[in-house]
Amino acid sequence: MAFFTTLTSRTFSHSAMMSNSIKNVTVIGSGLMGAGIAQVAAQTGHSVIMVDIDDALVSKAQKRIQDSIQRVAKKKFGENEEASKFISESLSHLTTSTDAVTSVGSADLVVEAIVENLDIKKKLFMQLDKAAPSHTIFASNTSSLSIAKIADATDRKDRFGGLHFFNPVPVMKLLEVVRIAETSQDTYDAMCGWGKAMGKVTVECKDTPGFIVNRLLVPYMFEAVRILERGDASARDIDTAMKLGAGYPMGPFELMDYVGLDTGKFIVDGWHKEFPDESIFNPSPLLNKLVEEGKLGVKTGEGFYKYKK
Ligand SMILES: CCCCCCCC(=O)CC(=O)SCCNC(=O)CCNC(=O)[C@H](O)C(C)(C)COP(=O)(O)OP(=O)(O)OC[C@H]1O[C@@H](n2cnc3c(N)ncnc32)[C@H](O)[C@@H]1OP(=O)(O)O
Ligand SMILES: NC(=O)C1=CN([C@@H]2O[C@H](COP(=O)(O)OP(=O)(O)OC[C@H]3O[C@@H](n4cnc5c(N)ncnc54)[C@H](O)[C@@H]3O)[C@@H](O)[C@H]2O)C=CC1
Repeated sequence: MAFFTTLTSRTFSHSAMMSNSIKNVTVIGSGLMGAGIAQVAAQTGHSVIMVDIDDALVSKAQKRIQDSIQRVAKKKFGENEEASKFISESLSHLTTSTDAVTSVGSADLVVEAIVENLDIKKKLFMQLDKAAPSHTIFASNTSSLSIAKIADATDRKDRFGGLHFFNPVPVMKLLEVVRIAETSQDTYDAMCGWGKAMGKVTVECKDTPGFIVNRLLVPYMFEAVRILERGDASARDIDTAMKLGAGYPMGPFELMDYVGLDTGKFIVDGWHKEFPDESIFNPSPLLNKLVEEGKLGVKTGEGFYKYKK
């Protein structure tokens, strides 16, 4: 079945599930997060364009979305006709593109989920700022960077904020909504309204490093790496301990492999530069070695653990 279409013109179909002012959504980046955000936006009736830098990456994302949406449909409807209808309707709301600039022409909201690098994000938003309509809200899904610094690249700081989703997006219920000093109340309300229309529970957070979840989660993950580096316990035993002793669904090494070791390294390197006196953010020789070897976790088939491709 041809599940996806490439971008021609944006079609829009109303959905009873959608009661917010944001209808047309462009998601830039189709990796782990961008694909998940685009999927959920399409599932909730928004007209979505998902963008990446080349066709191969877009195709890979489409495959992940197909797998994921089938799991969502099965959970919602079992294996009856409703499930196929849900899948085909959701996917009919989703188009793809490899041209970020033209993809924002009719967007109400742009969600950026590209690599965790301030300069690259700023460069992208600078280009998009010229191409998007004046009403368009810009949001970054950054895990660790300052929203204000990213917004500096644009002339629309009142229409800029953070929308931080969690992986896997179709499953995780939380959305951190981050405002900067200039974010207008209308923008903030629209972001929260959209979060709810996406089926998420929103929490408000100031533009501080790591917002709420990552300010707690990243030091925890890095303490686990230090335990392993010192040889005090194995990765497997640390994971077992945190699952059975603290009730976490995944241990810290399983979770690092799941989110991507490259993303983990980008975060910690950035914070080490910004807060050199906080030893918890010192570089980890083990993490650096794995990333250098291209062992980025589940997405490359190996990280702290090996995975079947
Ligand atoms: C070094 C520092 C790095 C820091 C990086 C920062 C990253 C960030 O900025 C913020 C983040 O996202 S942090 C990560 C947050 N995510 C987590 O903590 C996930 C923890 N794991 C889990 O919840 C479950 O193992 C999980 C839900 C993943 C899987 O659950 P199970 O192990 O029970 O496996 P399943 O039985 O396969 O799945 C359970 C239910 O979920 C459904 N499902 C799972 N994956 C799905 C997906 N991708 N798409 C759609 N549905 C999915 C699955 O169908 C199943 O549903 P039920 O049938 O109702 O059980
Ligand atoms: N991995 C995770 O669990 C989470 C990550 N985040 C954040 O989300 C963002 C994306 O992370 P992931 O999806 O994990 O990364 P990823 O590496 O899986 O995907 C990033 C995608 O962006 C694409 N890209 C890079 N530059 C681009 C550009 N100029 N235009 C269009 N596409 C471009 C890449 O080709 C790649 O496909 C990062 O800021 C990360 O910190 C936020 C929450 C959780």
